[in-house]
Amino acid sequence: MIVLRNISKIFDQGKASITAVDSVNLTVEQGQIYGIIGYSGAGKSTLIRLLNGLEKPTSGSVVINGQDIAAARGETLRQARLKISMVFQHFNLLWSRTVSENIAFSMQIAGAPKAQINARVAELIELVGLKGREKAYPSQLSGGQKQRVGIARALANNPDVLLCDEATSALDPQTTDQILDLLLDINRRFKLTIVLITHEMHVVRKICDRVAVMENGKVVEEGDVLSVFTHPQQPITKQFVRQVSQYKEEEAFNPELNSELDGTVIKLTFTGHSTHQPIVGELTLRYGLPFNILHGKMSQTAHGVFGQLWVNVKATPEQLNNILADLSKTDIESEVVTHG
Ligand SMILES: Nc1ncnc2c1ncn2[C@@H]1O[C@H](COP(=O)(O)OP(=O)(O)OP(=O)(O)O)[C@@H](O)[C@H]1O
Repeated sequence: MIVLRNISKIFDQGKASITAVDSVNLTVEQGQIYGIIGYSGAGKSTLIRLLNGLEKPTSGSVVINGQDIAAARGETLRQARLKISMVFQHFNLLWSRTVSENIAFSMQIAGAPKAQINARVAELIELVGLKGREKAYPSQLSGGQKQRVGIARALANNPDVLLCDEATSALDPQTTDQILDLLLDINRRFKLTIVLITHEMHVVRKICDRVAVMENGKVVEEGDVLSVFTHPQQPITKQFVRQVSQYKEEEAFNPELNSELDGTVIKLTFTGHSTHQPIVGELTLRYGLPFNILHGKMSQTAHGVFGQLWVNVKATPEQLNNILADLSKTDIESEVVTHG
């Protein structure tokens, strides 16, 4: 578990000072994927450097698995940092070393025996899907393959925490998704705690359990990913959510373009677990009425799907009341858009 208590970092620049991180409180549970999102200059890199002890906070404490990283010095800090690994945006590989040698490097530094290193490197190469590329040099690899090496290297010493600093920002969308799938697989398989910083809501939507939104050094909003996506509070969070989900006004169903439709148009809003219910099928069977799907968009998160669906049904006023009453008993929000 990671607990940040009232963490601030102020950089002194002569007469001026910059508050890069401002009174941040965060808790990351063991095994979670925790996203920290913000625009450039929000303080994300500083925060992640405070997590691995590369920066000391001006005030506050950073406790990882019971150990105060901010207070640790010398050998204690070195030992603690072996259990906190990092994956970088630009991979930071050693260009004169092969894939295997890059992965082995941190184990060699830690003084692990050769046989143990060889076995672990083989295991990690298999895990990250680089079998057959052991002897390749970084210059011979694609961006996605380089990041696979970066991830394998970060896992070599069996860390407790994996920090990802914009790990997919240098990759194309398809490769980004493959790397995110790999991180999710590693997290779920080994219950490894992952903290990632990003400026892309797609990354948060796809793999994070919780998210903190940073602006001007502060965490302005925090919560589980589905809640933040479905009910964003702050303007900046709404901007991020709009990047990947929810309809832009012009994309929503426009009843005026379908004025010839008979019956009632109902907008259904799904959040997470409600999407496991075959609600449209159930209502069709219960009332013997066909529901016509007009328009919809669903987005997947690590904790379920959310989105909106517009359906059309020709029902009597009594049937419609019953349908709306049935929907109100579920966690699907419903709204009558047009009455027929
Ligand atoms: N070593 C430093 N000395 C002085 N100011 C710094 C230092 N590191 C960061 N800052 C300042 O702190 C603020 C937060 O920077 P930080 O790099 O943490 O933000 P960020 O959200 O990671 O942005 P980016 O994605 O652009 O790196 C910025 O105003 C930056 O100029």
